[in-house]
Amino acid sequence: MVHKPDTQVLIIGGGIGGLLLATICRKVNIQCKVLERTKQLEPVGAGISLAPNALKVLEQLGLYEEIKRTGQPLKKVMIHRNTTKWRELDFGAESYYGYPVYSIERHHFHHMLYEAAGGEEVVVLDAKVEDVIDKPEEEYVKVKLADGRELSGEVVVGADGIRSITRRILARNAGMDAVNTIRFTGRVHMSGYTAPMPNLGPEELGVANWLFYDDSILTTWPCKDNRQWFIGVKMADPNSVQEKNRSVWSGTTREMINDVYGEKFHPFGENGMVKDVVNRSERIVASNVYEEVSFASMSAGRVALLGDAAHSMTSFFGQGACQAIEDATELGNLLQRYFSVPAEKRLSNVDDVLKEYSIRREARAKDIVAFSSNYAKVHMGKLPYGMGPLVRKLVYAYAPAWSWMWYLGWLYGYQPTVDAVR
Ligand SMILES: Cc1cc2nc3c(=O)[nH]c(=O)nc-3n(C[C@H](O)[C@H](O)[C@H](O)COP(=O)(O)OP(=O)(O)OC[C@H]3O[C@@H](n4cnc5c(N)ncnc54)[C@H](O)[C@@H]3O)c2cc1C
Repeated sequence: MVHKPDTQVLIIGGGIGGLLLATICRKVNIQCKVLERTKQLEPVGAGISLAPNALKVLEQLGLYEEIKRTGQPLKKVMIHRNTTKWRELDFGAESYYGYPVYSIERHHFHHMLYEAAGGEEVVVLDAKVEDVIDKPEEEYVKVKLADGRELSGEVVVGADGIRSITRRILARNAGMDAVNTIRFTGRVHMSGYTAPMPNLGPEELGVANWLFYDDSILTTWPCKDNRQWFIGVKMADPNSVQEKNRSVWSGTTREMINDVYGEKFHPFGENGMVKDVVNRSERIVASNVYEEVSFASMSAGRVALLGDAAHSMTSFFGQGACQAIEDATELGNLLQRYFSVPAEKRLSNVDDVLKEYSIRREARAKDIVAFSSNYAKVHMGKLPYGMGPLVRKLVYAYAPAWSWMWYLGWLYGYQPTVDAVR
């Protein structure tokens, strides 16, 4: 009797990375299912910025027109130290890398990906994965759900985010302590997305603000119709039991954010204050900032990890989702090559394909996690020997715009695409 798996690729997690991989599978005729634990699609967060390294594949997959229609390209960054304006930095990535950085409302982007992935035909909601069983003697990998259901696939991809169960299972199987490989960075951040700001005009469209206060930082990103997406970061108070427990921002409200930032300067506030921006927000969320400290391999046997499940990073340079998109693209290419050959003619087994994926992705992921961590220290002005404020001033106030664009070549210049889609 010939046994068949439920699908070729089982993806755990319907976040940005999982949905993008499902979109690619659909385009290249690989059967897949996405198992998402939530009952409804519930993207966490307010906005998201998509950089040139992710936009090329999104264009190839037919999603760029909608991003352009509903997002806002970044043109310029105004940088302030408290109320003192350091400069206006031209951020013309498009002329260097073919694409600007686009800010877009996160829910909208997530829903675009859901539809592109095949919607309810592909994404199984209310499907919380509890175990992944990959025994070499068994023909397929099995996934067990919390409600007792069991599904099988030729490949399983853990795209289940920062607290990935897949990563913990792989660690357990490798005999490692199944501890988290992520660390709380000691920083907490909150984020919100505003309605259009009526006091802003065409001059402010596409203008971001990076504000360095004495005890915290705030960035605001320009979105469609002069909406602002804001992210504030402050160090957790080392004396606060609540913050040590890292739950201080749960259930965040506008008032809580205004307690920290409300009276501080913001050039886009009607009265020059952050609270003028926060009070126009439609959605507020908050979370603690984590980063990867010890890297598990991005694959083991017939199971691969992707996105935050493989390499969580700070949000400071807006690359977490972009890296999940890069991962999905590279993994999609390798899976397409593997599945396009009839089973009896395949020369490699799927373990080797996933190993190749890990080799291709791990070095870049580590570089970007390190970059993101170091950039966070410069941005917060927290470097060893008290050098933070000086280095921050040199980088932000004096480094010419071309040097920023030149430096970012290693990040933005790498733009993977799906080989089989032309
Ligand atoms: C404030 C903030 C701002 C950011 N800004 C940017 C930015 O501008 N640009 C950028 O590129 N990145 C940004 N990031 C990072 C980005 O949000 C993440 O890196 C990205 O969402 C990771 O995508 P993912 O698909 O790997 O994981 P996630 O988006 O976390 O998705 C994981 C999915 O898996 C599901 N899941 C988890 N466990 C299970 C289970 N057991 N069974 C089934 N399903 C499960 C979850 O419900 C979730 O839907 C930001 C992050 C934060 C916090």
